[in-house]
Amino acid sequence: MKILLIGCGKMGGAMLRQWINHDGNAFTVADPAATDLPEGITHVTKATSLPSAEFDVIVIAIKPQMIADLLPDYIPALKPGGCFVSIAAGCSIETLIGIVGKAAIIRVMPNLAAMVGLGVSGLYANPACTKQQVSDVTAFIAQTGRCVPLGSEDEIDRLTAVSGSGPGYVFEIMRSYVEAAKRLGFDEETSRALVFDTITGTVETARQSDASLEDLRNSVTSKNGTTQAGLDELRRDGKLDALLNDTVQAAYRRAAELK
Ligand SMILES: NC(=O)C1=CN([C@@H]2O[C@H](COP(=O)(O)OP(=O)(O)OC[C@H]3O[C@@H](n4cnc5c(N)ncnc54)[C@H](OP(=O)(O)O)[C@@H]3O)[C@@H](O)[C@H]2O)C=CC1
Ligand SMILES: O=C(O)[C@@H]1CCC=N1
Repeated sequence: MKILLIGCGKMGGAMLRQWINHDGNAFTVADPAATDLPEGITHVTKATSLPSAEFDVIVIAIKPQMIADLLPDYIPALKPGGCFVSIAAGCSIETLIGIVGKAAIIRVMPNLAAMVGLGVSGLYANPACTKQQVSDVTAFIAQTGRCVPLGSEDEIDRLTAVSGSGPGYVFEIMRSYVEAAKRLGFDEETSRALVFDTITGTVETARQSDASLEDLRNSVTSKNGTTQAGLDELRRDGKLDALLNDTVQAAYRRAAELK
């Protein structure tokens, strides 16, 4: 497929890093200031430099607030029968149709781990998409990690709140955990190694186990032991569940506001 990526910032750039490792697609990036693009990528700084009716897929990877202003200039670049793929948070298919007219549109919500091929994306296609388009785009997105088909746009917004924004929550928890290790006297490098390896190992243990997360937690927790002492603090006042619940609910509400 011939693919146009509008916006090659943090998320578009992360996905492109994986896409270029796979054969079969040719990429053009439209971004006024993109630098250090991988070899073999065509780069334009403005829509008027693009040929008409050239691309099978146009990936919209600019900020949601810029879409209404910028996208109209790119419409002629889409081949007849091509489709738009938007990774923008919130911005609904109805809003996109208001900008581009009736079209095949697929909303995808990736996350930053796409950069290392371990992303998770939700995908929702509007009824104007053909089965072939859905299957081609699903395979294309799966080059960056897991791709979960969704049955409604609301599910895209809910998935955004869990896995789209998720790396932000996890990085913040990791940052705080590393700071706590440093306060116990470990240097930065050792603290990062201890925390990163603990998290990686714990995730892999859970993945490879049939046990529930509660049982796995209990298997670390000796009665009156060190883990029990730590968990008593972590769950002090029963606030942890409420805190994480409030976190994903706030992100979901924001997705609705960005529609
Ligand atoms: N970051 C993330 O983890 C995720 C982001 N998303 C979605 O991805 C989209 C992009 O977000 P993110 O990558 O974080 O943001 P960035 O700001 O990093 O990327 C946007 C890119 O668009 C460029 N740009 C600005 N103006 C234009 C223009 N006129 N034409 C083409 N490109 C332009 C920006 O350039 P410059 O920097 O020079 O302004 C930048 O490189 C958003 O819609 C967001 O909702 C979805 C899932 C996860
Ligand atoms: O924060 C945002 O709005 C984007 C969408 C998901 C992750 N980053």
